[in-house]
Parts: sequence; C-alpha cells; structure tokens
Amino acid sequence: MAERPLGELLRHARQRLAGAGIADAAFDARLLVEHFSGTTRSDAIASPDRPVAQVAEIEAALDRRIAGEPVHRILGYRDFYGMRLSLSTETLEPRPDTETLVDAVLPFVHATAVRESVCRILDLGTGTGAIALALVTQEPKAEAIGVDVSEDALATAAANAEALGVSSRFSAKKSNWFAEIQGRHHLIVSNPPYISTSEIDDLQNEVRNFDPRRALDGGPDGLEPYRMIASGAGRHLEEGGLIGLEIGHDQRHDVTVIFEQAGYHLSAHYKDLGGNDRVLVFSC
Ligand SMILES: C[S@@+](CC[C@H](N)C(=O)[O-])C[C@H]1O[C@@H](n2cnc3c(N)ncnc32)[C@H](O)[C@@H]1O
Repeated sequence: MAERPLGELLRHARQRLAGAGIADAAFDARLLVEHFSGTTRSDAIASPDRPVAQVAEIEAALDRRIAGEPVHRILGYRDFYGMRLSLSTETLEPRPDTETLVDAVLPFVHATAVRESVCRILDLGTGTGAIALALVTQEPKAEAIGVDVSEDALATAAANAEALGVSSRFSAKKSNWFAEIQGRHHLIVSNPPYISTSEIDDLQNEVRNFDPRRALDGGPDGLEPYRMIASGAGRHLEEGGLIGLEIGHDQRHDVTVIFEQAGYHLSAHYKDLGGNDRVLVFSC
C-alpha cells in the first residue's frame, strides 16, 4: 500500500472506528496509528504531513479492532502503575482498578522493608506480574514470587520483570495456589479469578472473548479461589503479615466471612475509582 500522511491517516482511522460504532474511536485510533507507525502525539501535531509507510499494518489493526478485539490486545501491552507490561494469550489485561490494591498495601511494604530490611511478597495468580512488579519497582528492598498455573503467564511475567530491570527480585513459580510454595512471606496479594462460572457468558464480548477464562472463572459462586487462599495462608504468612485481595464489587461480605472464619481480621477496605468495593486487607 502507498504511503499516506500521518494526519490524514489519523483522521481516516478515527472515521473507520467511529463508523463501526467503537466507543473510544479517537483514542483507539491514536494508539493504533502511533504504535504501528512509530510516531508520537507530538509528531501528529508538529508534522502532520510526515509520510507513513505502515499503512497495511494499520489497516489490519483497525480491522481487528472493528472485529471486537480490545485495543491493548492488538498493541500487545498495557500500562499499569507507570509500567509498560507485555500481554500474552493467557494473561489478563491488567486493569486500573487493580492499582487500588497496590496503593492499599504499598505503605505496609515500605514499612516492612525499613523494619526488616526486606519485604517478602507472594502474588497468587500473577498474570503479567502486574501487582508484584508494581510493588518491587516501588520498593527496592521488596522481593516477590509471582505464582500462576499458566506457563504462558509465568513466561510473560518473567519477561516483564526483566524488561523493568527487577528480575533479581522477582521469580515466577508454577503452582496451584500454595501447593508448591515454601516459606513465609510478609505480604500475600491476589487478584484471583472471581466471576461465577454462570456469569461469564454475560460479560462484555471484549472480556469474554479475549481475557483467558482461567483468569476470570472463580467457580460456581465466584468465591472458590478466596476459600483456597484463606485455608492456605496460615502456613505462608509471617506473624504480623497482611493479605491484600482484589474482590468483585458485590463480594465484600462473603469474602470477609471466609477470611474471618479462617481466623483473620478485616483491617481495611477500599473502593475503586468507580466507587465500587474493590480491595480488602486482612491481618492475622
Ligand atoms: C484475574 S487474573 C489476575 C492477573 C494479575 N494478577 C492482574 O491483577 O492483572 C487471575 C490469575 O490467576 C491465575 N490462576 C487461576 N487459577 C489459579 C490457580 N489455581 N493457582 C494459581 N493461579 C491461578 C490465572 O491464570 C490468572 O493469571
């Protein structure tokens, strides 16, 4: 395909996406054109006549977006807590709501690192490594094990750690929750699958068709992973340690009961940016 000027290509991409009913057409068009043409927003403003050769790649990306693929799946990355994280087939796309969990536990991570010279973190269901990597990049004395059952997710998390320069303080470990985990940790964090099996079919197409089912499905009532974590945490948490969990918007009561029955106290709860219950923090 012939080259086209950057400004014209941006307008064309926006029109194609808007015409197909894509909600954030202007934003998605900009992300896709910039990514595949290797240009920036400043280039579009300062040099709209700059020729772009990657017209075919951009058209193919627009086709995928119009077919319903989320824009970050097409780009192959998503930004989280100031980090650029690569995605792969079996990783959930990290969501801004999960940053609430990082914010909730980060003061404890810093305080533990000051007091103990280290903060050992276990991230159960690490996916891209999002939560663990946010914490170890924010606290130089923190070290984390990212656990997952997916080999693909573990490889992606390890590659993200390498790209962020923290691979000496992050290890990716294949384990069914605590099954292969040894030792005690100051902090256990998890954003487990928490959607009930029957609700998965009602999710938006972009979630249902492109996020891996294993990252979403929390069993018949969506609470099974919380039961697994509550029953195993006692063998892996240091005295005075914390458990930080992301939850579904209607799970605050049920998850609190599960952890209280296992002997923990709810020490804090947080809402996400949309005002929904999103994070619970338990102490021993
Ligand atoms: C909701 S995703 C969270 C991913 C990442 N922590 C984040 O917040 O973006 C849940 C993750 O749990 C993993 N998982 C599912 N079942 C698991 C199990 N039995 N043991 C360990 N990890 C599991 C999935 O593969 C997926 O990566």
